[in-house]
Amino acid sequence: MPEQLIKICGLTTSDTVDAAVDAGATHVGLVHFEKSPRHLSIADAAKLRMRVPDSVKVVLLTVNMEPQPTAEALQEVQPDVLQLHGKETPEWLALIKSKAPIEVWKAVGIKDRTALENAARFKDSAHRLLYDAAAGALPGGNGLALDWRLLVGHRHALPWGLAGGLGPSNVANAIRYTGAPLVDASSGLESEPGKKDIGKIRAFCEAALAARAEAA
Ligand SMILES: O=C(O)c1ccccc1NCC(=O)[C@H](O)[C@H](O)COP(=O)(O)O
Repeated sequence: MPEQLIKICGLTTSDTVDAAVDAGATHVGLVHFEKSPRHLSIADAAKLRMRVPDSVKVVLLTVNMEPQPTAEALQEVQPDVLQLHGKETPEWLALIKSKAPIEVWKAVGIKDRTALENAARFKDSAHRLLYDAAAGALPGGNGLALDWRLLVGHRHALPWGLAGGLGPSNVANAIRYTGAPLVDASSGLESEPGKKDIGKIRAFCEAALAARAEAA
């Protein structure tokens, strides 16, 4: 049984980064998108990145960012993964993949089966697909769930992860129902927009790990 991958997204402080690492997160997400309540400057993202041990991967998240600032951000933050959460095309991803020695993930809003099938267009340009609810007020981080039934029996073109509206109380069901190899949560782990709650981070990781152990 493969390891359960857990991404805690939208971390903005050193104590919550440390809590995610201690709780068993495999990935920590740093959001660089000015409209987000979880936005970090590139300099602040680089500082938080330094706290993360090699055993945990750092995911830098951007939205429709131009190639030159993207290259500069990668240089400064040195993430393990770049997660693209906007309208980036397969060609855009392929360019980044050819230039940077990192994983490239594409977040895709899934509102129906067609959207899920269309995600396969990133087959040669992304390393992983992150299925999220369709964009709401923000491109992501809205606390909205997608229809998990769409994922059952789907032949995924790439390694994948499930995001959207996950929290301590539903992550175990999400893993049991969809078999998601990676689960990702942000707003469901907050006490208010942009403020992560350490107790919720711990409870989320515990529930995800227990669900995977039960399936083994
Ligand atoms: O978190 C944000 O503020 C954000 C803003 C713009 C684009 C993406 C964003 N978050 C991306 C993530 O990976 C979230 O974890 C994912 O969308 C799930 O969010 P939530 O439904 O709040 O758990």
